[in-house]
Amino acid sequence: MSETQVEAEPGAAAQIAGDRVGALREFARDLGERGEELGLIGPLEPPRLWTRHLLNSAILAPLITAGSRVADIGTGGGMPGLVLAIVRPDAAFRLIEPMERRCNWLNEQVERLGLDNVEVLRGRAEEYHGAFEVDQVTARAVTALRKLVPLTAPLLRDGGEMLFLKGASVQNEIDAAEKVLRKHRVRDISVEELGAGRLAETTRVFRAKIGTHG
Ligand SMILES: C[S@@+](CC[C@H](N)C(=O)[O-])C[C@H]1O[C@@H](n2cnc3c(N)ncnc32)[C@H](O)[C@@H]1O
Repeated sequence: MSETQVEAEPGAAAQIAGDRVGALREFARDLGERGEELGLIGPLEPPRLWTRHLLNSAILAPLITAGSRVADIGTGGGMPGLVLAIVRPDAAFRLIEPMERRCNWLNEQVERLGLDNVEVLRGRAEEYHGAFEVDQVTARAVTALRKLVPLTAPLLRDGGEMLFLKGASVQNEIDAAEKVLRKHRVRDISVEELGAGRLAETTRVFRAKIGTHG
C-alpha cells in the first residue's frame, strides 16, 4: 500500500475547512488507509490525497449557499459531496451514488463523523428525477457535460445552480454540449478557476443557472 500524503498545504486546509478541519482530517485518514482496498481510489492516489481530492473538493465550499439543499451526483468515495457536507454543516446534502459498496462507505463515514446534514441515496441520478428539488447540484468526474446536464438539470429548482468540477478541456465540453445547454435552459455560464494563491493546483468549476428565476 502506498503511503498517504501527509497533509499538503495544512494552512490552506485549515483556512478552507475552518473549525471543520478536524473532521476533514479524520475522513482523510480513513480514506487514505482503506480507500484503495475498498476500490474508492486508485493505487496512485494516497500520496496525493489532499492535493488532488480533499482540497480540490473543499475549495467549492464558498460557492455553497447557506441553507442550500444540495445534490451531489456520483459521490463515489466522497468527492466532492461528503467533503462539502463536512465543511458546510449549514447546508443539506443528498449524495446520489449507484454502487452499494460506495454507499455503505458513505453511510459509515456519515455515522462515524456524526454528520446530520447528509442523506445517502443509492441509485442513478435519473431515478430521482421528479422525486425532489434542490438549490444546487455538484459533481466531479462522472461524465462529460453534454451527458451531465440532462442527468442533473431535472433535479434543480427553477433558478437552481450547477457546480461541476472539470478539467482543462472544459471549454471543449461546453462547445460539445451547446444543444443540451439550450434545451435545459442553462444560462449565466462561467468557468471559474478556484484556489489561485491558496492551492498548489488550481481547480476549474463549471458554474451555471437553469430556468428563468433567481
Ligand atoms: C469516476 S467516479 C468519481 C467519483 C467521485 N465523484 C470522485 O470524483 O472521486 C464516478 C462515479 O459516478 C457514479 N455514477 C455513474 N453514473 C451515475 C449516474 N447516472 N448517477 C449517479 N452516479 C453515477 C459511479 O458509480 C462512480 O461512483
